[in-house]
Amino acid sequence: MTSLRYQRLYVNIDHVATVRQARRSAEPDPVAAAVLCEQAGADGITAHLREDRRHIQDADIHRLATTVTTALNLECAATDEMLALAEALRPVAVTLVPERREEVTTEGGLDVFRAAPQLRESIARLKRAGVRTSLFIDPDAAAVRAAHDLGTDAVELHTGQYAHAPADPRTLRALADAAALASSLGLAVHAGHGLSVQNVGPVAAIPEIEELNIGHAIVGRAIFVGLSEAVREIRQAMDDAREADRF
Ligand SMILES: CC(=O)[C@@H](O)[C@H](O)COP(=O)(O)O
Ligand SMILES: NCC(=O)COP(=O)(O)O
Repeated sequence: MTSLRYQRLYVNIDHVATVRQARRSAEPDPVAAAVLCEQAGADGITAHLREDRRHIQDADIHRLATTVTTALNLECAATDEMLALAEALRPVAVTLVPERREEVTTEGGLDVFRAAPQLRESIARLKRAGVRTSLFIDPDAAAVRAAHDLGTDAVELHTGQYAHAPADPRTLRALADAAALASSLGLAVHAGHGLSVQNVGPVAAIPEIEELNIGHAIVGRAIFVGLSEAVREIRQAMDDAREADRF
């Protein structure tokens, strides 16, 4: 009986900053939140520096880079501004994501076809800086193959469609198939967006997925039970799902 490889939990702290930005104040501090998450068992911290700075600010990233002791995963668009910041701060990883100013949240994966030249150069630039790269893509075979051809270290599979329709077997099937293909191509397989204690189990049980990025649901739950407990709850849900699916 073999157990599944350990699956990392990276906590996205964007929406701690959303609460702070509601008053443009200093509290709640996303960097203090990151420390609490690490103490509660997070394997890494994800922070999305958006071009519109609606939540995470540049100063947050600079402080996270010197405070996070596990691993900092900087999420950003593939722009010169963001790549220069990544080259200067050298987080453990950068996850390139699509952005539209008018979006409420990330709506889909990167267009790895139309943006191929820009992504290829961005990946090469980040690798030269010693930063691991991940591309946030839809769980689609063509997108997985295209991401692999661009030279990325990892892909992060967009779990948004699954999160909106967890009872539809096609959404989980798409994630499982994309994870298996990505792993067979030698890519590290991550996943995230819209995951929560209620829906994370089937995704956590996909054996090839080695990292989950979860934020909004943790911060929302933290309002009621505290951040440390919210992290421990999601960690337990991940572990229970993988324990139940040992093979
Ligand atoms: C790519 C993704 O799904 C999230 O990591 C991203 O950070 C969502 O953007 P907001 O955090 O601004 O909702
Ligand atoms: N890339 C997904 C992420 O970091 C967190 O997404 P969410 O849990 O805030 O929806």
